[in-house]
Amino acid sequence: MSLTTIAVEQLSKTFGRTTVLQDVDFEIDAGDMVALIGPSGSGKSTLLRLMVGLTRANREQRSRVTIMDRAVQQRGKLTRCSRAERCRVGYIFQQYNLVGRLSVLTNVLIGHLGSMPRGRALLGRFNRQERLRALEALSRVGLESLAGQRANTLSGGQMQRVAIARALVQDADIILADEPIASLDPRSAREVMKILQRINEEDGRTVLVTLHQVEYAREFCRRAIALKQGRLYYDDSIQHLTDARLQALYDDEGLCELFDRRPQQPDTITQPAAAGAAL
Ligand SMILES: Nc1ncnc2c1ncn2[C@@H]1O[C@H](COP(=O)(O)OP(=O)(O)OP(=O)(O)O)[C@@H](O)[C@H]1O
Repeated sequence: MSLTTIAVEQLSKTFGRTTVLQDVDFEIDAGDMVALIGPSGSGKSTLLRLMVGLTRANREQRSRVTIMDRAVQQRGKLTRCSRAERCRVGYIFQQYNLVGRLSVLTNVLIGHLGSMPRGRALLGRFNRQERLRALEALSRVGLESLAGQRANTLSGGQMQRVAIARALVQDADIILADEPIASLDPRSAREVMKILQRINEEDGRTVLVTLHQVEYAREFCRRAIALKQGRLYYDDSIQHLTDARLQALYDDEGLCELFDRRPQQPDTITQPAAAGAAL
């Protein structure tokens, strides 16, 4: 297996007449923890959906998404992935996507469905080993004591931790988390980010997380990828993401000033002319 675990090449997406992503290109190495940031509407969620094949990109010759050496889509067409291949990517949603009337444990067990024999999966018959793994995952997110409780009685932070436990049971090598802390209070948000960081550091799972709060990106991620108006605007170490660059990312006036007064740095700020021209 190559070191690159996610490769996005020349990805563009147009809805009707609106282009929401344009020529986005980046690679993520196995085991990295990356924040995907950018103003509201810059295309972060659309990009994640393209990466897991929930949406098709524009049909352009060199457009491709590869996850763990396997193309998910190319030239705007989805490729056929086996159930096992789909299980290698865990997707965590802002709104948790739990089944509220089922117990916490059953929600976590659902993570096994993709790798179980179809017959057992259809009947929802989980064996002892699968139950033990689900309990172990719940213990890693600190919720084993709530295993029997209905999911819709949990707080938002607890629900998100159950969603992470479900991805752990799925044994996903890559976790894509779409604004997992957007609906949470600061304490719960920090807990969820710490859990994501732990599974990245302890298990070596690759994590790509979209965030609105840049301070969490700075605290928990090693690298940032930023989108602005659908274009890749920044892709580098989180340490080089200065306040001036952040201001430029979120504030149009700042962007003009940055490009007027400073020499361009093509290694870290990509496509500055295009981003500037879009103002
Ligand atoms: N299915 C769709 N049909 C039409 N337009 C869409 C669709 N999905 C997304 N868009 C548009 O694409 C743009 C980017 O949306 P997206 O949700 O990817 O941005 P985002 O950066 O994740 O925003 P936020 O941070 O507010 O969640 C928005 O203008 C949105 O309205």
